[in-house]
Amino acid sequence: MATPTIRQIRAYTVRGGGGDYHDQSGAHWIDDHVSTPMAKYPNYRASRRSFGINVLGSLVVEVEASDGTVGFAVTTGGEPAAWIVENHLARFIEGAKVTDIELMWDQMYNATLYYGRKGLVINTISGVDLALWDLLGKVRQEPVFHLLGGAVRDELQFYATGARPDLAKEMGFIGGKMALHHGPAEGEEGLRKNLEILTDMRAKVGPDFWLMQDCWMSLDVNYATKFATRAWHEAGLKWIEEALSPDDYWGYSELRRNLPRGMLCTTGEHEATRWGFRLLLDMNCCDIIQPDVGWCGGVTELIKISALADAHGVLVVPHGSSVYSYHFVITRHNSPFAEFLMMHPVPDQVVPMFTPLLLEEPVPTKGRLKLPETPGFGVRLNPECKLHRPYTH
Ligand SMILES: C[C@H](O)[C@H](O)[C@@H](O)[C@@H](O)C(=O)O
Ligand SMILES: [Mg+2]
Repeated sequence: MATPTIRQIRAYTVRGGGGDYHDQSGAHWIDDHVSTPMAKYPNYRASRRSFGINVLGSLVVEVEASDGTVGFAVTTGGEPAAWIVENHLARFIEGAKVTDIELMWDQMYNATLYYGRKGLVINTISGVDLALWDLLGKVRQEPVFHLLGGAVRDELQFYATGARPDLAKEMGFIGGKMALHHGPAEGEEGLRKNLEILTDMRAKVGPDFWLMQDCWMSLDVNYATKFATRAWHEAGLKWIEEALSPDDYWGYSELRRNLPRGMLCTTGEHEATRWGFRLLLDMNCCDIIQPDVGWCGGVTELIKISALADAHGVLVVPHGSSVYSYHFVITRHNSPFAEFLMMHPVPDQVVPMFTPLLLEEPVPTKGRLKLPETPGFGVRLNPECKLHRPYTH
């Protein structure tokens, strides 16, 4: 039987959670005075939405094959990403065989090299790539993790990102990662508050539960070194995450040398492509890389990134990204656990990471998850979420 070709690609936008999980309304732990590079400006210190962390919204990409099968995927990108899909990338997708994913990726990447390479354009290419893997899985009637070589363990295990690692421990997660609240602009008082929060949480979770701190690009080497050293000795901090700008490879290399022996330096969620991650690896920036499969280039690129990291003895624990991360992590020896973002406004209950956009989105029970063997990524779009197609071609 002839291999189906792609009849049409369509790009939609949708607001409110989903792929752009920072796009929340009302009170939410994920936007509660989190330290950011904008915190040096008092007007933008209390809320990340105030400086536009959620301006993009979600991108939904649909690819329809000649046999009627439809694959789709979700990432962060909104209207500008939809424009790129409809006005630029579509020409490399429509008419191609559903199996020619490497070819389509290479053409999308090289055709956008003059204005892409990282950020929104690679988010967009990632969204198309994930939709193509979903389509191929549906055409072949296999879950994506089977197409990637199959599971190397029975189930996934997760650490939880949220404001309550103590609740995460009770729910069975293997660790808890909190957002840092105070950056260098808040001086010694802010540093003291950061450490108080951490030592209080250590007292609640006991000596062995993993505690991590996400700094969301907001620190400098000196502050990160001071904070991490005290957090290691006073609260047993397991890792300090994304302390510096994603472009400060030199700073990460220095910070990692500064950290107490045994403490981990992690980063990568805002890095993209094998070349970006090669820089992090070759410059000894971190012990764990955390690519977001919806932002780094998709599954096709994450395969390459992961192999590079494996050769360097560096773990790959993808940032968030729901099923798109789970189907990859379950197939890789150097991805021993995954992240679960607690997306309920008060992190005392488990809700799907991309809620409310995906139906059948699996969630961990007692911090663990056996991936269903449903074709593709195994999820459906929630028909109650109104999609908007701002551009056509
Ligand atoms: C919790 C962090 O501040 C970010 O909101 C989160 O998206 C990311 O950095 C993470 O590692 O989950
Ligand atoms: Mg992070």
